[in-house]
Amino acid sequence: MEIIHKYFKDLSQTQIEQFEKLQGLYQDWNLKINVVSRKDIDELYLRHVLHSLAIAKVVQFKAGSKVLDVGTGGGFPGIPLAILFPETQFHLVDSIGKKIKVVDDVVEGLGLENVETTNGRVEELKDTYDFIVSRAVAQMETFVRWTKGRISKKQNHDLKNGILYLKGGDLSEELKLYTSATIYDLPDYFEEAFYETKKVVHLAMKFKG
Ligand SMILES: C[S@@+](CC[C@H](N)C(=O)[O-])C[C@H]1O[C@@H](n2cnc3c(N)ncnc32)[C@H](O)[C@@H]1O
Repeated sequence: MEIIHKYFKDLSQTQIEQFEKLQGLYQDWNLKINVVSRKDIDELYLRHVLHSLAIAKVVQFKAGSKVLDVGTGGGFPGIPLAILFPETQFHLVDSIGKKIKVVDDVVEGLGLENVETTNGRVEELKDTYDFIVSRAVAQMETFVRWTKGRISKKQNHDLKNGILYLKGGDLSEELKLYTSATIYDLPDYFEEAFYETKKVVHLAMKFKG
């Protein structure tokens, strides 16, 4: 938990308590189903919570804005972001029902009122969002196809509406079609070795006509 304080200094008491509660909630769930890998549960704050919050180093979601987390799994990056931005509406989607059950339980345990969940595939959604966030779900080309039409045309942030994807490693092949993508290197924000090759990829949506 100290690692969250190290990089996010202005947390409210409620936010601190919510972040602290995550460890116990995920530990309990991990005894029943493997939501976070066994190795990672000991490093939940470094590998999952802070990693999710890297998106907050790229954009500060505004009050009233809407964010979709595609393939949220156990709730990453959606849950840590929902704690950090309590005035933003988060929609967390996963095609596996038991993962959404975990997310619902964590949301309830934290008393988060800005999170909605759906058990289903992102391709079935109809709503639109300021940003779509994700980690470890699909290659960019597939992801862009799945989320087509889900980005709102109304611009509320300085950063253009679009996809904010947590990725790692060499992305030159995967992103070669997306020459306008902006890559934010996480070692610019976090000094821990875990972040050495990690990035946030921002892909702004272009609209025709
Ligand atoms: C490797 S997990 C990543 C979970 C989480 N984002 C994380 O980083 O911890 C990928 C998740 O994406 C979900 N998923 C894959 N394709 C999907 C789709 N088309 N719509 C919704 N969820 C999807 C899977 O069910 C799985 O839970």
